[in-house]
Amino acid sequence: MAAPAATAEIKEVGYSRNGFDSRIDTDTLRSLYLAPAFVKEGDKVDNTVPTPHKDYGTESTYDKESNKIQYTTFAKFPPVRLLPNAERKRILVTGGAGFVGSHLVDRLMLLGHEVTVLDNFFTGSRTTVSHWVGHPNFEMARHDVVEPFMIEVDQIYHLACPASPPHYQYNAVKTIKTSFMGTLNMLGLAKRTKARFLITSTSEVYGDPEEHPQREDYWGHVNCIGPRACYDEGKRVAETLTYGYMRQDGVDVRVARIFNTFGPRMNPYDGRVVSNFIIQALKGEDMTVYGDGQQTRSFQYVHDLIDGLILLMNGEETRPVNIGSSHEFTIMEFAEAVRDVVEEVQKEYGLPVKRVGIVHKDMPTDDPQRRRADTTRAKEQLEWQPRWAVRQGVKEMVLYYKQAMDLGKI
Ligand SMILES: O=c1ccn([C@@H]2O[C@H](COP(=O)(O)OP(=O)(O)O[C@H]3OC[C@@H](O)[C@H](O)[C@H]3O)[C@@H](O)[C@H]2O)c(=O)[nH]1
Repeated sequence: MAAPAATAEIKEVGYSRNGFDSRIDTDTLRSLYLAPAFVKEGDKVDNTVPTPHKDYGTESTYDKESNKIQYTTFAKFPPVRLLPNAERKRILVTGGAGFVGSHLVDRLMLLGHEVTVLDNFFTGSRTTVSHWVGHPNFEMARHDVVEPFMIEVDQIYHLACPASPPHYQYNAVKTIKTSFMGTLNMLGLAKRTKARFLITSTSEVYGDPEEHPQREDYWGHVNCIGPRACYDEGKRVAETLTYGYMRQDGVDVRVARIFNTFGPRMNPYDGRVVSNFIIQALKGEDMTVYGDGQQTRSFQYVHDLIDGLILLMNGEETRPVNIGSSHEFTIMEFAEAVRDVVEEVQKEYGLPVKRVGIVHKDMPTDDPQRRRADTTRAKEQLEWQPRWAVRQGVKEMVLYYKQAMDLGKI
């Protein structure tokens, strides 16, 4: 299936539902991860090497000759909504310096809440949220969730856990410990503070599914002794713990099952398919398709995911909810779609275009053959559905990596 054609420009993310208004204009968000040189205004395209954002956060200047990078910090922060005390929530985000976490933090900060980030920086990076460091509504602690953490909060978004297959398999025992102990500690905190608790579970709880597409009431097909089990079973037991605390202690819980997600700030060496393909294509290297590429996935852009998480947290649905796209690609089709977008960006920005090849590598053990989110529950209960076409999201991610390359960060 060909990549869907780009749809109309998306000017706003978020929703106003259940008394919680999470709407933000897309340009404001974009200014937190894309340099102005890559934000196209009408037909005007700036082909020069991008300058980092001049207003907020940390500016970095890279000198190719000396291979030195200089950081300058700014005391000016992105403007945030001024909320009355009664509406301003104290929100803890574990894994808040990670790929998904940092976008959630941006959104919650812009909306005017008080945000505390916990991260051990194993796979997260301080640079993803550095534009908030020093803001009166923002706090960040280097902390591993396998140890208890005491704080007074109203909401907990529990994201902390490596999510890319090579990363989570690198130290399998640590991954399952993070899922189990981390979730136990955060649920204990939710119980003590009476905070609402949201865990980001995963489509991997369905394993290599025998039912397609995957609905939330499908119990899954997981190899409990395979190399992916540390993550799959870790998240499954984390869900079990979550509902244990709900039934036994009355903790107010929300469970999001996240399907494949991509976007800016995904670590370029994360090892997942979208970052691998874009980096390979930008560098003019062959794209690596594992196996014959006939396995399928559905990919959602990170802003859609954040919309779903915020709606779930502030809605009434306590059952697990799939958050993902229902547009299914084979990996081979996806490789071709990414290659097209990279070439399109290269042409648009006057960069040399080189058509890269596609090479096949071994299929990882237990790699799920088919995966597509059934999002009926999210549509019905949260009134949520993805707004971003894959092509629009991939384009932003290409620009983000291109900018990082020009700045010597990749
Ligand atoms: O370079 C690559 C990388 C990956 N792939 C393939 O692309 C598909 C997607 O692989 P990814 O590593 O991106 O992600 P997976 O779908 O295997 O796992 C993901 O699932 C859902 C999330 O919760 C997790 O972030 C992650 O575990 C797989 O079939 C994989 O074999 C390639 O063909 N080439």
